[in-house]
Amino acid sequence: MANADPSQKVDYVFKVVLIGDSGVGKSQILARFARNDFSLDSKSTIGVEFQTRTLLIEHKSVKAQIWDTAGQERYRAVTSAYYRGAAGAMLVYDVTKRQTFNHIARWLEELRGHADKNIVIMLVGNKSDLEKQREVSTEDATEFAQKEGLFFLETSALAAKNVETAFLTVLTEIFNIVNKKNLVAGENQGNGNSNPTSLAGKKIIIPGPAQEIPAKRNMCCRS
Ligand SMILES: Nc1nc2c(ncn2[C@@H]2O[C@H](COP(=O)(O)OP(=O)(O)OP(=O)(O)O)[C@@H](O)[C@H]2O)c(=O)[nH]1
Repeated sequence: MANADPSQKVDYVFKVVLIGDSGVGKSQILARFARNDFSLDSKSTIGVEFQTRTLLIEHKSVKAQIWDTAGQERYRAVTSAYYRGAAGAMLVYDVTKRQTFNHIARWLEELRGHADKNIVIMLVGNKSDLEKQREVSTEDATEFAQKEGLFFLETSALAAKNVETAFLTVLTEIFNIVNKKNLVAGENQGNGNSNPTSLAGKKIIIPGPAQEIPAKRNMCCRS
């Protein structure tokens, strides 16, 4: 996937949240995507953090702002703030731990309870490199994803497999949704139904530079 020229203006900022049980690999998926990095002795996330990467989608510069939080209940930050403004979500389980897949329905419920109804959701089965320890079949997960209307991919943050594709799929889908809305808004302007503010209230579109993260916050971030 092409990274954008850092000197180019940012056309869009899309917030994507990572959720799933503790230890499934959320932080390492983020590290792989944002820095092409991986660590085997990854510490549990405490609170919330985000990282960004700016890439080109159809000649537009899209800043992906990926949020990561603790899977462990006691370390979790305020739920509604985490989901606010999210245009995409990665629902992660570990293919070697059945329980983490069984919990996906609960994570989905939380997501649907707090996030924008148009949020783009990708089910991610991580640690696909550990084939011998697999406890969740690709078929089971595919069936679940189809039933719930989710995208689905198996990834390995360790082997750098499908991580890019997973993010690119979600970001491109968001991009297409936003562009379609822009198109409709543009058409309306021409036929007397002008409503220039119609996009402003939509959580799914976060126009580029206008969206700044407040300086005072209880989170760590790397941009
Ligand atoms: N074999 C393998 N190990 C992985 C992979 N991704 C992550 N891990 C390991 O799994 C462990 C947990 O990874 P984390 O990224 O910290 O998990 P997390 O979901 O962020 O955990 P919390 O912050 O507690 O919610 C670490 O030891 C990682 O190195 C992978 O794709 N393959």
